[in-house]
Amino acid sequence: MLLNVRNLYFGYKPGTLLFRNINLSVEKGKIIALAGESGCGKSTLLNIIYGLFDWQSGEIYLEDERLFGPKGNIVPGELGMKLVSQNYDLMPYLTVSENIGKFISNTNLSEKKQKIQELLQVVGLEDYAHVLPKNLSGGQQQRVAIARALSVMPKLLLLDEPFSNLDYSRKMELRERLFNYAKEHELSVMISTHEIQEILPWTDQIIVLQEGRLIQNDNAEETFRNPYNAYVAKLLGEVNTISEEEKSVLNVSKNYFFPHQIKITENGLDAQIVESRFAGNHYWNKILVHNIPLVMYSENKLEGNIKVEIKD
Ligand SMILES: Nc1ncnc2c1ncn2[C@@H]1O[C@H](COP(=O)(O)OP(=O)(O)OP(=O)(O)O)[C@@H](O)[C@H]1O
Repeated sequence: MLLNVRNLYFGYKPGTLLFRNINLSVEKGKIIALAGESGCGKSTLLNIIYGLFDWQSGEIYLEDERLFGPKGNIVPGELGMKLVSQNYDLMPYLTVSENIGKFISNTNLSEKKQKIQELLQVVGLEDYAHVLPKNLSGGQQQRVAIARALSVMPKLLLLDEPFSNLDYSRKMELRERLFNYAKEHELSVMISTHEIQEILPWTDQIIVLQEGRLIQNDNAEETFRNPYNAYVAKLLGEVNTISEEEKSVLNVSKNYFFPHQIKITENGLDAQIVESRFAGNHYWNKILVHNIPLVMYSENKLEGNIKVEIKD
């Protein structure tokens, strides 16, 4: 096992705990998503693992070596890991290439040059090699920081919302190149995200934090098929949440289900279409079933009354 976190307790202030008994492990070469609503502690957990904060109790191991947080390191941060946080910490007087190459040894200069070129390609900044950070956008600076972290081939790369400053197409490009690079080089990546959907195809494991606890730790498919609760389901996309009473009216087993689980059938529940709007690759519909408002998707625009079944 590459990383092992056992019985971790942490609070910023004495007497208040942000984490209670967090246990998790990460295997070599895996891509792990760290999910949870804003403020649940994703950034904090990455910082603790990287060794920037002291924790109250519990143990953290990288391979078989026990880590001790800030008191265990002369220079902040664990050897063997790199953290790309939301402040990119670039050297202002060094160009993009020099920033990326900052931690690469000078013993073989042609190899170093080649490595920098490779990393510029991974993050799509070939045309900015000689530019200073002050002349880059936030998203470009973020990509330089990612390339610099990759340059040392860490055993574990910790990324805090790495795509937050990128537009959709750049995000898609970067995630593909970055995750393919990680897979090729067997790097382990732990990545905090608000938008789990966007990295879903690459994740081996999704860890969900809620109110200081780790509530789900499964692969992407299992998480999608069986979200632990409505909170997890909401992190995965748009979701219908219903009360206990509505559950029996609709004859479903859970308090939440996704819009795609509602299907039009010949002999189902009566539903009235309230709204039907074009939403790109589907129509987004607000329907009423026994007066319960639900969202369903359809291929075509809907109107009037239909019959539906909920496949939960
Ligand atoms: N230095 C600090 N001192 C005290 N409290 C803090 C500190 N940093 C964060 N917190 C609090 O700890 C909690 C977790 O914050 P954190 O930034 O780890 O959450 P997050 O899940 O990464 O949030 P987001 O998704 O919005 O980035 C929040 O309630 C935050 O206000």
